[in-house]
Amino acid sequence: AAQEPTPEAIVDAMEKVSGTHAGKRRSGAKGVCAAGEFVSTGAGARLTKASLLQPGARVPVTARFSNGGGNPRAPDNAPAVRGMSLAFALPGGDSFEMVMINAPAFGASTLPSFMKLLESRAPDPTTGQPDPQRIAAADRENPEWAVQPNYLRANSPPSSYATAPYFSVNSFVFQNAAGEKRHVRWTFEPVAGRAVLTPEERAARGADFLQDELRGRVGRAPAEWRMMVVLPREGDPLLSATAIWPADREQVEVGLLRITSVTPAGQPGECDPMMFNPTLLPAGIEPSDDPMLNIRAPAYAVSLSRRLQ
Ligand code: HEM
Repeated sequence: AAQEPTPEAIVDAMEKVSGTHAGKRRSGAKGVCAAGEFVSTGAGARLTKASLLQPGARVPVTARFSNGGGNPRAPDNAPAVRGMSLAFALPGGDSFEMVMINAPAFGASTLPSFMKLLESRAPDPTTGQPDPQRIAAADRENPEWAVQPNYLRANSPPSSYATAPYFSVNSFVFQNAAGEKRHVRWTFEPVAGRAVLTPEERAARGADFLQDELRGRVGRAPAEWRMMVVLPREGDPLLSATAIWPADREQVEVGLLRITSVTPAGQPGECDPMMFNPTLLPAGIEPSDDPMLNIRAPAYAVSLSRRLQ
């Protein structure tokens, strides 16, 4: 079997694309910390015994909103990835973290494919710039890479972190009290509605507005999302991070996220030194066998150790 790339090799490849920026995450480098709470509807209890989704659960949350990639100055007015990470302060030593993006697909579905994607985007050593011809040739050989950028071009950039939906992308396995297991994904739907910038707004609002917009918005009222658990139908791909499930799949509204504070500009945030781990899961939820899910925590740990050095 072909050698799978190591987490170190993957983070090396990410650094070649974006450079290294002291103290910054190797992806989601530009971001802001926030906090709030999650209130369960109780409707998730038939799907999982996870304490967060039982009736009456009300749990404090540490959050981070970010822009995809390793560039700490990534422009807010371009149709690219936005992220929302959540760490739930569950009672009793239980843990649950979520690391989501505003697209239902990732850039690639296997590690070798993701490595090739990163390598094709690295600057050419002679010009210092990415090579458009090399990128176009690699794109032609890897049609799955088009799924995420096509989605983002059609559905972004959001006019606010609070008007973007956020997707688990990877599937997870829920287990309920009766022992029944099923694969699910989840989506956080903005209560404010999905809203994107018009071409005029993209020019007018510039490259750096999302963090202040969120501060102003949350200063007036909490920013809210409904957490929807999405159930697949027979035959839906469960282990591919580039396979978007059809929009008509059954959704169960399991809770409400309310963001009530955002770290002021220029101040260090509680989430800055944290690592959000998408496979830190509570009893009642397990990772699926999606290879793109299971490489994430090891790669995030490499990034964490490099940025804290
Ligand atoms: C091969 C798969 C992936 C690799 C190697 C990877 C790699 C990374 C790395 C190295 C970081 C920086 C972590 C840190 O320093 O704390 C990161 C952050 C992040 N990743 Fe991934 N990632 C992968 C897949 C995904 C997927 C599928 C999603 C979407 C659901 C995602 C969303 C994010 C977000 C939102 C952040 C920012 C986290 C934060 O706010 O702290 N990643 N990723």
